[in-house]
Amino acid sequence: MSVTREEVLRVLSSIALPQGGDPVSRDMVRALVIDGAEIRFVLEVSGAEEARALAPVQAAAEARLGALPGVARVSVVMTAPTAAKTPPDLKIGRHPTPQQAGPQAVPGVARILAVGSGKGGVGKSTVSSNLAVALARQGRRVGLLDADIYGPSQPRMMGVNQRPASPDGKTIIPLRAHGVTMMSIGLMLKEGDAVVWRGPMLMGALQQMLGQVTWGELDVLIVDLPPGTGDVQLTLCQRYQVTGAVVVSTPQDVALLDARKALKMFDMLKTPVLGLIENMSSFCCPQCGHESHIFGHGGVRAEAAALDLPFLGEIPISLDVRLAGDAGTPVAAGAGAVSDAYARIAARLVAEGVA
Ligand SMILES: Nc1ncnc2c1ncn2[C@@H]1O[C@H](COP(=O)(O)OP(=O)(O)OP(=O)(O)O)[C@@H](O)[C@H]1O
Repeated sequence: MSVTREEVLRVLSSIALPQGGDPVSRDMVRALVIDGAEIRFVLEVSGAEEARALAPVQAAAEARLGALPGVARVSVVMTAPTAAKTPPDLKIGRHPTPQQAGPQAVPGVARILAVGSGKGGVGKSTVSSNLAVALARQGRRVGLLDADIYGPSQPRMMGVNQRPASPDGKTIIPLRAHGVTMMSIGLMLKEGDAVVWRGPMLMGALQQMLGQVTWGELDVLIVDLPPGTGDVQLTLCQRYQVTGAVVVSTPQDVALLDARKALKMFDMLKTPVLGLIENMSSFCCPQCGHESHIFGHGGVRAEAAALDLPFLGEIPISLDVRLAGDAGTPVAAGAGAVSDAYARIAARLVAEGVA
């Protein structure tokens, strides 16, 4: 059995750096690959001087990892990030620039689709990543922006964790995962930073994500919003040409009550609501096949009908959805009932010309 990522990181955490800390706590380990009996990774250093000083650390990493059972080869490469040559002006959360006349388009991006919810935990981020992957599988050029500043979860859900590069210190090169071009504010922040942010800083960060990231030509950019009705939602919908919003809710009354607030906000901002999705709709027991409705069922469909809004579909509660999200490969990247449900929603959005 091959060694696990956790074991490798544990060993690397036990190696002290001359300047204090260890390679993991100082976030120097990049591109870790465990390929059978081989371990490969990059140690990111600031330049040639630090590389020389860390030669004993490299040797210790190779020796200690090489001694683990089942490991035949360890390859550690030291690199300095390109961005270090030109210190990037990427202070995230700076003050926003004054508004241009009217909402702007993002260059190269044909459509912006906002995914919102009235409250946290209903699966908005899960729906965003799966929808992005489902659209990419249908041949669309898709971007995913994680604008959920208070709980950025797309890096985990899409399985990326490296800090995006900025070769010229001005633009940010987004990452790619599962056929989707992605960027998360979380990848640019120190943990815990965002919680103290207020309006102008949030607006500045969002502007940077939309304006400085080299998104390339996209058919659609999906924006995973923070839950609720705050500054990020206002900035996005007032300053940018948003094609429409999709609102995610669970069928519970209390979630629906909050979803109504989100719908009202989009209405006030004149952002068309493209439809509602019921997440955690039903649970089908994998053992006996019995279907139960843990949070109720059909509430979102009924709400959509009452408000005369499209109902886009329901996604069941499934352990696979959670495990796939935690493992960094959204369930829509594979096969099965949930993947099919996302494919149907994606096909509908494409057919309607909004994705
Ligand atoms: N259909 C589903 N079946 C099982 N688990 C799910 C489903 N949808 C989401 N989850 C799980 O529920 C948790 C919350 O989901 P997610 O982070 O997507 O919610 P959220 O609405 O974006 O929350 P927040 O905005 O607070 O981050 C995650 O652990 C996710 O894996």
